[in-house]
Parts: sequence; C-alpha cells; structure tokens
Amino acid sequence: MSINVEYNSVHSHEVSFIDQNGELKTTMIPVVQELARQGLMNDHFPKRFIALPPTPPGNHPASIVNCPPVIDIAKLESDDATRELELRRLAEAAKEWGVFLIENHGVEDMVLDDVKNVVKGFFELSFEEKKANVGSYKSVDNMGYGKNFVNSEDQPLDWIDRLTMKAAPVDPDEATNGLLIWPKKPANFRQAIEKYVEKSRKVLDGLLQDLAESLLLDKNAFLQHFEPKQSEIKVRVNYYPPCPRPDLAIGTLPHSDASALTLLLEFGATRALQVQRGNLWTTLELPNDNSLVVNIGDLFEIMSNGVFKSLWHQVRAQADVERYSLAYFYNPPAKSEIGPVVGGDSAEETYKKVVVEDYVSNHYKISPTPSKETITYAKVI
Ligand SMILES: O=C(O)CCC(=O)C(=O)O
Ligand SMILES: [Fe+2]
Repeated sequence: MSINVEYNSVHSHEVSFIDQNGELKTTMIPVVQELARQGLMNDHFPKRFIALPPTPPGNHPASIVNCPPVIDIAKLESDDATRELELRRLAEAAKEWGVFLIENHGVEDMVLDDVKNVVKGFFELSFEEKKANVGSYKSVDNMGYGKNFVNSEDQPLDWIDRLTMKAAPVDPDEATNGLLIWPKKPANFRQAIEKYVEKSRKVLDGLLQDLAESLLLDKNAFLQHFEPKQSEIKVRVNYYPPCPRPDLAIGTLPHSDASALTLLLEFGATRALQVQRGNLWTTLELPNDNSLVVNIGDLFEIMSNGVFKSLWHQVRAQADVERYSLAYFYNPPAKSEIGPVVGGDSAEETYKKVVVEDYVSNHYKISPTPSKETITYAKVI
C-alpha cells in the first residue's frame, strides 16, 4: 500500500503562521470535509494528515474507556451538607482529572438542540456557501473558518474542519473592525449560539465560585477576574468527518486549551475525546448527548498556582461516523493581567503574572506542541 500518493486538488484553507526563523509563511490546507466528500481511497491517504505511527493489525496502543466524574450543579446550589460533599467531589475531579461532566446544569435541552441544529446546518453547506457566509477577522489569530493550528509546513494536520468566533465581549463597532465572522446561514446560527453562551455562562461563573470555595478561598477569588463586560468568550465549532484511516490520522492533535475554563458539548460520534491520565490516554465515555464537559485550561492552571492542572487532550478520528463539538472558551478580559491567586492551600508561587492576550497569542503561535509546553511561558524558572 502506498501512503505517499497525494490527493487530487481540493478546496483549501489558506493559513498563515510565523515559522521558527520568525518569518511569516502561508500554507494551503485541504479542507478535510471536502476530502471526505470526495471519498478518498484507503490507499491514497494524504501524507500531511498522517499523525500516528502505523500500528500492526491487532496491536492497538493501550487506552482505557471511562466516564469522568459527574458533578451535580443542583447539589452545588443547595445550602446543606449535600453542597459540602459535592464541593469536595468537585475539587477532587478538577485536581485528579482536570475534566468533569456537569448534570442538572439548567441549560435546557431545547437550547442545546438548537445549537446542534445550527452547527450541523452550517457544516452541511457547500464549501462555497460556507466561505460566502462567514466574514473574516482582520487581525485576530485562529479566529474564523478553517483557521487550524499550524506552525510549520511539515507538521501533521488534524482531521477536522472548524469555525471560531468571538461571542463576548460584543464590540459595538464589530462591522468596522472586521469582526463579523458569524455565519449568515443557517439564519438563526448566531442567535442559537448566543442563547447557549448566555445560559451556560451563569453555570461557569457559579463553578468559578465553587472552585474557589473548594480551596477555602474567598468565593470571588477567581470570579473577580472575570469582569462581566470585558471577559472573553470564544466559541469554536468543530466537525470531524468520517476518516478512511483512523489508525493514521487524528481528529484534534494533542493540546491543552489556553482558556481558563472550557465548556464542551459533543454530538454525533462518542468515544472520540481522549484525555491524558498518567501516561495513558483515557477515552471519555459520556452518558448522554446533552452532557456538558468542563475542562481546566492553562489560564486557570496559572490562577490556581498549579493546584488545578490544564488538561492535555486529543480527539481520535472515527472510521464511519461523523462527530461535532462546540468548545466554549471562557477567559478573563484580554488586556487584564492574571496570576496566582494567593491564599487558601495554594503552594508557593511557581507561576508568574501574564497578560491574558499575550499568553493566548503565544499559545497559538507555538501550537501544536508535542507535549504540554505552552504553560512554560507562565512558569517561574
Ligand atoms: O471535539 C472535542 O471534543 C474537543 C475539541 C477541542 O479540544 C478544542 O476545540 O479545543
Ligand atoms: Fe481543546
């Protein structure tokens, strides 16, 4: 079998990056959804998408399937001993796993269903329609349609098509600032996602308070850095088409999120998201379609002085099923400076203060990295 035969020319995304010599480079990345649509032959799998070493048949690398801890938001909102117990479970989940599910979160099924429908609707459009219906950011890295993580021409590419938008803060001059990224089709795309963002923001704010209390800090120790009008919410919608070679390609390359907290909704194929625990990948098994996943990002690792570690995670490509996800990244204001929150049982300072937008832009600039390296930018050496 040859894996070196290149694909026929297909639609491409143009992606710019700064290479190791500091030079601005542009590369064309085939649109994965279009490759999948063309029905690529198994033995013509494009070289640039080979991310995994070939494994001999029957010799699959070890991985465990498990459901992460489930945190009951209703219990956290009660005011009796149930809350104390759930707070301890929350602290343990955030420390031991860096990821947990939330139930009884109060975001109605209807709101989630609307989000799923508009995301599916967007990816069902032809490539030309997608391009014609999304705007472009003039200067912001990794925002927009098809802006993948690229820092060199010879790195493996992930088997994904994605669209990233800024949901907050709302810029009153967004039209003149070139921020009109929201697709015009499906017609209710922005409305459905903004509704979801508004509802789930309350849940995340509550969790920021609970996480502080679980460390015996003042309940606003983290939340006070999330000024309501200036805090940033970025929404990334991901589409993973079926992949002819899931043994060679990867849906999303391993990474940690730059965010403080990430809220993730997946639909379509399950058992694709993997998180690193010890030296092994654990495949997350989510009990139902409307579970929401929360994971710790780099900025929260810094704020918690490493008590909570950001999650190293990846998404496996699937052979016959498509998968969608919506990742919602919650950050303090771009221009603000954050650092370890002192007090409670935080260890001595090992992280320094960083300006949020500088941290995030460095994260994007050096990603993808083979191991968790973006956080070293904030480490006291
Ligand atoms: O699709 C997923 O489950 C995860 C996506 C993800 O990790 C990301 O967009 O940062
Ligand atoms: Fe992620």
